[in-house]
Amino acid sequence: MTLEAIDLGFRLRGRDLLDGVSLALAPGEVLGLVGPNGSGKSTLLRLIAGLTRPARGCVRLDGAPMATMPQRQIARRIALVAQSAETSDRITVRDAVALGRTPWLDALRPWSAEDDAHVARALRRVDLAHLAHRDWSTLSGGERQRAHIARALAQDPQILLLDEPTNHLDIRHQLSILSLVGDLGLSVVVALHDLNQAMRCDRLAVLQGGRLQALGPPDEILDAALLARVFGVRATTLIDPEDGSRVMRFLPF
Ligand SMILES: Nc1ncnc2c1ncn2[C@@H]1O[C@H](COP(=O)(O)OP(=O)(O)OP(=O)(O)O)[C@@H](O)[C@H]1O
Repeated sequence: MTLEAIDLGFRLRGRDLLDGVSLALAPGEVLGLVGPNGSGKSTLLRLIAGLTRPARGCVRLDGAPMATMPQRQIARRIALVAQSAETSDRITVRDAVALGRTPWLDALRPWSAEDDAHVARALRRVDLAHLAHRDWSTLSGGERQRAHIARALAQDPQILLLDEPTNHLDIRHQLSILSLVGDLGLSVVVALHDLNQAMRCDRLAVLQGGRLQALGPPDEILDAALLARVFGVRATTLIDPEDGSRVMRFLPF
């Protein structure tokens, strides 16, 4: 499945939150979205999830304009894990993850063993199977974050949108979620603040003030000049002696 954002613009209270953003997501690609606070990353994710209508431009899924698609059809293809995703507290973890199956259910297609299998697999993938029967309200912040990702995986999308998915996670779970994201074989757009983690993406889109500043392979675009201009930091690069990979270190000017 391909996703294209064409000249997207979004205004709120007379202010451009996004302006002229165009990008295309290839099947199986992991595209990282980076930019300072308030640069428009969450706004862009909501537009390409079909949750907010752009003021200008359009989003196309496999060439078809998303604006003409019923929400349910979009939800079968695209799942979003928002930054401040909320879930009612009076629900078990398993039932919260099962909500991800909603776009696939109707009177002619009631809950089945196939749905159970999707939910169980999603819980295993985020290392939460042991908490399936716990009350949501008892989860830690990081466990909730992983459960939100499980719900998105249970949705069985072709495109997964993640808004800062490593927030709240301890370092081991940060690494396991990032590896999972890379191994899913899905097209992924992931907003990240950790630029060293972002280096693992296939490509990066850099936003500043609602405009796309750069788009391309991380090695090619995250250079000292861009980091100074967009993030206002001085960056130096170290080479990890263990595997020769590039590690960035950031200093104030
Ligand atoms: N409902 C709203 N009303 C007013 N301004 C808004 C609203 N939603 C977003 N904004 C503004 O739009 C801009 C972009 O916000 P957005 O959440 O998309 O940025 P972001 O890059 O995801 O930021 P962060 O890294 O801090 O999560 C910000 O300046 C924000 O204050």
